[in-house]
Amino acid sequence: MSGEPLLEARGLSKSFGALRALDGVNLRLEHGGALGVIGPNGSGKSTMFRLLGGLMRPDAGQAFLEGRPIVGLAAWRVCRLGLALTGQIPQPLSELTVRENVVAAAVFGGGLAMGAARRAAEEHLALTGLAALADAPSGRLTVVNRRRLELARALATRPKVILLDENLAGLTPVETDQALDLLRQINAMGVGLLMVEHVMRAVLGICRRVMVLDQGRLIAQGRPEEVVREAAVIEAYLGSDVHA
Ligand SMILES: Nc1ncnc2c1ncn2[C@@H]1O[C@H](COP(=O)(O)OP(=O)(O)OP(=O)(O)O)[C@@H](O)[C@H]1O
Repeated sequence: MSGEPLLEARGLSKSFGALRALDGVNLRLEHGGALGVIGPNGSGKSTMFRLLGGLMRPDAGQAFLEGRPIVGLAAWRVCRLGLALTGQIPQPLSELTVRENVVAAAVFGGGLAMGAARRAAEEHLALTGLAALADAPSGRLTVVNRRRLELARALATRPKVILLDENLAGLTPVETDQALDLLRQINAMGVGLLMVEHVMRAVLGICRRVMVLDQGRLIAQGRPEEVVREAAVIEAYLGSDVHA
């Protein structure tokens, strides 16, 4: 393992016309870490993920995966280097089965040959609780199983870090608890997690550090239980459901 952080960004900025969606944001995630990204609607969270995942180019700033510059690389190349973006790695191919989707992610995202991809897929299906649904068409999955499939597909790309964009949205409390257990397990396997999440219980339950964006700016960062008490954060969230 190198001495570099797992993922680092410096001065990431992106405007859409006159709107500064992201304004000079820095980020640092250590190997095996779990970093939460919170902020009101429209604060730039998804934009930051898209920039990191190679889906958009920043106007300014740099990003590094284990010290390697990733800005300007195509999304598939960033994925091959070890950064998986859930929800953004090509959407599940609904006409394929659950298993075929995971195998495809292992081949195209993980660079595995077919035999190895099949073996890896079985492991990831078991880990995510999808083994019994392996032959089901993925287009007919319930929300929770769709989320599990996103994780299985991300894992199949052999990631060093997974960027989770609201992976827990719309789940019941029981499903959320199960998903949190799974994410903790994945994190304990050494995979770093960077998660945008509105469900604060999830952020507090997994992330040892959290960063807060507001109108494209990083307004606070630190331990989650401390950050949510900071005045600027409460102000940014006034009228919002930060304590839900
Ligand atoms: N492709 C785009 N073209 C124009 N404006 C955009 C584009 N993408 C995002 N924006 C704007 O940039 C700002 C930041 O959006 P972004 O989706 O990053 O916020 P967010 O924090 O992820 O919000 P949410 O919590 O609602 O998902 C918003 O004002 C949004 O309308």
